[in-house]
Order: sequence, then structure tokens, then C-alpha cells
Amino acid sequence: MSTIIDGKAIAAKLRAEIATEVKILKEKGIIPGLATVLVGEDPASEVYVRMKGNACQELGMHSVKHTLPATTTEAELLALVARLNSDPTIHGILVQLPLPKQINSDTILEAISPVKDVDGFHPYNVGRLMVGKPTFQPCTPYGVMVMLREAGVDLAGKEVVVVGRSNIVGKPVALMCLQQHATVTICHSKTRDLPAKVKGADVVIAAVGVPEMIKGEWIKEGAVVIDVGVNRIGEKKLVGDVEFAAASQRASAITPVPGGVGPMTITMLLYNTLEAAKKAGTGDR
Ligand SMILES: NC(=O)C1=CN([C@@H]2O[C@H](COP(=O)(O)OP(=O)(O)OC[C@H]3O[C@@H](n4cnc5c(N)ncnc54)[C@H](OP(=O)(O)O)[C@@H]3O)[C@@H](O)[C@H]2O)C=CC1
Ligand SMILES: Nc1nc(=O)c2c([nH]1)NC[C@@H]1CN(c3ccc(C(=O)N[C@@H](CCC(=O)O)C(=O)O)cc3)C=[N+]21
Ligand SMILES: [Mg+2]
Repeated sequence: MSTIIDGKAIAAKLRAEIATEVKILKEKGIIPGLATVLVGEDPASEVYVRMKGNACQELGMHSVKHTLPATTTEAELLALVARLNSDPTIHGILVQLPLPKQINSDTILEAISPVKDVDGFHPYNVGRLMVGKPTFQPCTPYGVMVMLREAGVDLAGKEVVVVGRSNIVGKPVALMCLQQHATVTICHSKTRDLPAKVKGADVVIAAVGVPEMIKGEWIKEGAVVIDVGVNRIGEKKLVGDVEFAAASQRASAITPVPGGVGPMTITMLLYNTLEAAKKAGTGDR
């Protein structure tokens, strides 16, 4: 049986540390502030944005939520981003993805000031990560790396297989593992013989968005499994991209869904917002 890597517990520990730092900053007259922007009425996005706002409040941070109608134009959203860029009470800006189809998300992400880009999605921050000099690191991959560290997994020389190549999860997590000296394979929908790739992995990172598509029998005995997938089945049930029950029979350590990567994502967002506020405080940005 495998160890469960408890994202909720690791997140709680980190949040306590962040709260302490927020207190110290507040004594210097700086209140870390996060602006979240939600366009349209996607129920899942509403849940996430609410969770982010609540988490800010719990840690004593300032948070402002902007909800815009689904019919918002790109120009209107750009105007809001410009306002937030120049608002001194706001240190971090998060525009929830996906955006409605009349809005080009690249245009929006590039309009967010790189010093307020707590999602780490601006090409400047992406490039910094690429050259091994990260500034803001994207929250989900960053959370995965913290979980691996907390679980005592040393990546040097390990075979890491990432399934998924999105800009927000697959690609950046692969880069971060490479930075930690892993040998990284990135798989996607055109990959030939995915089972064989996964079978060779010491560490599997699944970010596909297909419920339980990574089968337990593909997992090498003793491998570490990180399941980024969050798939809603019906009204209430959440499952990952990995067949959890079967995979946990073979893995040495595995993350659950829920309670794995999800809580870490929100925590790293808070961490990045704190860092943004600290930099603003020193004028170092
Ligand atoms: N826990 C958290 O905090 C977060 C969780 N998520 C979850 O992670 C999952 C992935 O999210 P995201 O990266 O945004 O998703 P995307 O849809 O952007 O990317 C999915 C990737 O999986 C690949 N893929 C799809 N089907 C297959 C297949 N059958 N075999 C191999 N590869 C396949 C796609 O390949 P191709 O490029 O060829 O199309 C693509 O690269 C989702 O479940 C999402 O909900 C996302 C963000 C945060
Ligand atoms: N600009 C932007 N930044 C993001 O970081 C971003 C985004 N857009 N769009 C959508 C994805 C998805 N995402 C999640 C965050 C937390 C959980 C999370 O906390 N999940 C809980 C369960 C929550 C529930 O019950 O639904 C868990 O896994 O335990 C999941 C997914 C951030 N994303
Ligand atoms: Mg779009």
C-alpha cells in the first residue's frame, strides 16, 4: 500500500507560515491584495474564484472579486486589467480561465503587469522559468513541486512522465522537474503507446482531464503518482485522471483527488501574492 501525499495538510502548514508573514507585512503598513476576475457564469469557475477569495481572507489578505458578464468585450476586460495594474492596493491579479470565445486569452494574459502576474502565465514569467530563473511560478505546477519536496522525493536522475502539455500545467511542471535534474518525458494525445511510457516512470504526473484514464496496472511498483486531474462526475463526485484505488496498490506514494493538488494550487497563489506584496514594499519591482 502507498503513502497518501496529503495536499490539504501540506497546504494548511504552508498557509500558517504565509499568515505569519502577512502579519509582519501588515505591521509595516502593507496588506497583500489579490484581485480575481471572473468573466461569465461557469459554475466550476465560480467555486474556484470563491475559494481563492475565502483563502485570502483567512490569511488576512485583501481580496477583491470582479465579476463581469459573459458578453464582456476584450476591450472592456483590458480596461479592467489596466485599472488593476495601476491600483496600489492590488499586488496580484488573477483572470480566471477559460475566457469566453470573443476574448483572446493570450492578449489578456500579456496585458497583466508581470510584477502582478501571480498566476505566472505572462510570457515574461514563462520565459524566466524556461531559463531557470523563475520569478512567479504557475501555481499548480509549483504546488506539485512543493508536494514532491514535502514527500521527500528526490528527482535527480529519475524518469518523470508528464501526461498533458498545457501551458498551465503539463509544460511548466515538466520544466520544473527538468530543473530538479529529472529525465522528463512529456506525453499528449498523439503519444504512441502511453501505457509503455507510464510503465517506465519513477514519477507520473497526470494532467489530462480525462477521468481515471491512467490505469493502475500501468504504474510501476514503487512509483510516485501525482494526480492533477479534477473531473466532476455527476453533481458531487470528483475523480482524478488516475485510477486511484488500483494505482495505490502499486505506488509508493500517491496524491488523492480531492485533497491533493487542488488545495496546493490555491496556497501557491496566496504565496505568490505575498511575494508580490513584499516586492512592492521594497520597491524592488
Ligand atoms: N488541481 C488543480 O489545481 C488543477 C487541476 N487541473 C485539472 O488538470 C487537468 C488538466 O488540465 P489542463 O492542463 O488545463 O487541460 P488541457 O485540456 O489544457 O490539456 C490536457 C492535455 O492532456 C492531453 N490529453 C488529452 N487526452 C489525452 C489522452 N487520451 N492521452 C494522452 N494525453 C491526452 C492533451 O493533449 P493535446 O495537447 O495533444 O491535446 C493536453 O495536452 C484537468 O482535469 C483540470 O481540471 C487544471 C488546473 C489546476
Ligand atoms: N487563471 C487561472 N488560474 C488557475 O489557477 C486556474 C484557472 N485560471 N482556471 C481553472 C484552473 C483549475 N484550478 C483549480 C484550483 C483549485 C482546485 C481545488 O482546490 N480543488 C479541490 C476540490 C474543489 C471542489 O470541490 O471542486 C481539490 O482538488 O481538493 C481545483 C482546480 C485553478 N485553475
Ligand atoms: Mg478564449
